[in-house]
Amino acid sequence: MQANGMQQPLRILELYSGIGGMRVAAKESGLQFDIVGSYEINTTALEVYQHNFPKTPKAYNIMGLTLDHLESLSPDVIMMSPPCQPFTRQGLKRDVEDTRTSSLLHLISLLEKLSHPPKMILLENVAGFEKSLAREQLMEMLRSKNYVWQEFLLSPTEFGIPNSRLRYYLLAKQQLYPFCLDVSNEIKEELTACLCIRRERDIQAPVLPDAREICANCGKPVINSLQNLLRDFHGNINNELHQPRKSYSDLSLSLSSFMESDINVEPYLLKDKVLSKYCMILDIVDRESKRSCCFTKGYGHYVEGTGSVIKGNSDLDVDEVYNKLSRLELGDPKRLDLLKQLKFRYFTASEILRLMCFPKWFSFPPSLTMKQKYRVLGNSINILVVTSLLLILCER
Ligand SMILES: C[S@@+](CC[C@H](N)C(=O)[O-])C[C@H]1O[C@@H](n2cnc3c(N)ncnc32)[C@H](O)[C@@H]1O
Repeated sequence: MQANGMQQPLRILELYSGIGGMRVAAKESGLQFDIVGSYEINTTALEVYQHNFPKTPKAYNIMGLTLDHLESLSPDVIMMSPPCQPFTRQGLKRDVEDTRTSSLLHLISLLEKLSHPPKMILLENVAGFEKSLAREQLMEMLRSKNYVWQEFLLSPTEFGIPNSRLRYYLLAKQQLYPFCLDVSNEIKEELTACLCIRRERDIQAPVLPDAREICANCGKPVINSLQNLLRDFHGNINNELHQPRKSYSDLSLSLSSFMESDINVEPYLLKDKVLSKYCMILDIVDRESKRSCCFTKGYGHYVEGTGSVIKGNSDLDVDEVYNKLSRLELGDPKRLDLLKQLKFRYFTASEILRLMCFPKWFSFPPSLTMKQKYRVLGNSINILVVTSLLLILCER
């Protein structure tokens, strides 16, 4: 029997599927599921999707989705990450006025009319979506169709992953299907399930069927499937982490666990022009850092706020070099020489995939350029966060 109490595989409809992050999360969750439909219009994203999941459908525009078709797909779960630009500062926060929101509004209007609405909905968007009119319309539909829901603002750092990616998440469930967590109107900024790593004997302890287990460490409900996922994930990265801990955010893995070894760094080194012009606004990390900035689709192309760069020369201290730099005139060519010694480079797409917790089997088609990989990755999701949320959604 599934965590959601159903015998049959979950019928998942994946909307705005991009490179398939939601499907990857479903696969990683260990739940039995069938993808009943997958909608995406971007050809590069589709190419990556089809590379990892062959024999999947071609491009579909959500604007073309009809009520009849949605009824016939009869999804148990809709997983979706609608376009986020209408809710960002760079996208001018045009919200429902932005044409990129039209397909979400169309979908909401279809859901309102469905005779059998999906049992569960998982939606991801940027932080800021929670203040939008689009979200209000979504809430209106959820109310009218008897959903209960919980909203979150979460970052992978909450799970001990050294990468910030603060995102809005909505978990909604038909009233008939109980939530395994207490839900409230407040947007939760931490996962309200136990993320502690427990000792082996604790993990094997039987869970009483009628009583939700409460963790002795943190006092939060224990979600068994989530425990296994997190233990596996961290165990894969570093076996020493099989220790009882207070919280995953305390684990703070260093970036070295996510870095590729033996790569040709040449294509990833920052160009002289970028170094000279933007050296003061780079977000610099090294292998031992326990953080990195969110990677956006402009990574490798634009500098400001698109993601961290890594210092390749471990013998040099960034502060010392920048001190020397500050004593030189702006036009002095020695500045560039100093900067070049630090060997700043971009993270590779494979490293970003790992930081976004994609499993090892996921890969890019060889035809994709570096820029295309960064673009589609910037649009995608953190797999560990979404897998955890999907398990919480489906567990009773
Ligand atoms: C935030 S991204 C979602 C990425 C996805 N979760 C992933 O893991 O890659 C939004 C995606 O929606 C797609 N999109 C935008 N409007 C669409 C529409 N009307 N129909 C189908 N896909 C659309 C975009 O091409 C983009 O890939």
